[in-house]
Amino acid sequence: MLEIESLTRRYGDELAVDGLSTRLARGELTVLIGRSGAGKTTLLRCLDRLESPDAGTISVDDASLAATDAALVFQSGALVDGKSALENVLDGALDREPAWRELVGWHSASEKRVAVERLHDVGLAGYADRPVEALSGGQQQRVGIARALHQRPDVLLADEPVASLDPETGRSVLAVLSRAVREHDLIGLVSLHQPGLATSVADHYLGMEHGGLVLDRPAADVDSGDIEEVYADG
Ligand SMILES: Nc1ncnc2c1ncn2[C@@H]1O[C@H](COP(=O)(O)OP(=O)(O)OP(=O)(O)O)[C@@H](O)[C@H]1O
Repeated sequence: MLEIESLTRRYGDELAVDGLSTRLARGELTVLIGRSGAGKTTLLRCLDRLESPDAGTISVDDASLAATDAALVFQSGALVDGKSALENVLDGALDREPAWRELVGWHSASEKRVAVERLHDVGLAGYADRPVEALSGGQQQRVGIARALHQRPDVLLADEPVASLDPETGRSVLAVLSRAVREHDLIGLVSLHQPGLATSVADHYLGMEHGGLVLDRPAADVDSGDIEEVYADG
């Protein structure tokens, strides 16, 4: 269980996240929606420890959230061109390995086997040696998911992971994310601008407005009117 209590992050006078509290269950994919500027990215960055909250607490299974508990999938994949899919997955976990390995970029055979398994998880086992720039946008996002999984997180975060993909590819990438959350029993949180793509994979919805939550409900209790309301002028 991920517990967020009274989380606040301000930029100058602006409250990007305003006293937000919620709980997210393991093995579930939560879809985070809200208009531009509502605070979605700031919330995800606080959860990934890229931002320090000004107030509030975040805990996983009753322990304070540590930097290695969460992994973030970025909008554009943020992969390293010139490196293979496997190397990109392996590099994702470098900061969890001894410093000398980070320096020389050396990975053990067992670490490589695990990384290949992560590529298998996202349907890319046959693409391990392919330079990432020679993969399609959807395949690159899958490598980004495999790389996040390779960090062995408790919390899998994704910020607009399908924004640059066509709807069908976007749906398939979201299906990969949702399967990974279930199979690895993770706490999944993904922000989306096109919530229609997520209807078949969302277990829960969070809707943000002005840094706070205006929707926090299981997907079974959410209809299209509830989603529209999150995007209505408020
Ligand atoms: N680094 C920053 N410095 C100053 N203000 C910021 C910074 N990052 C975000 N903000 C402000 O905080 C608010 C929330 O921004 P955030 O990026 O979290 O929203 P969002 O819901 O992710 O928007 P979008 O859907 O457009 O990505 C916005 O008003 C934004 O201008």
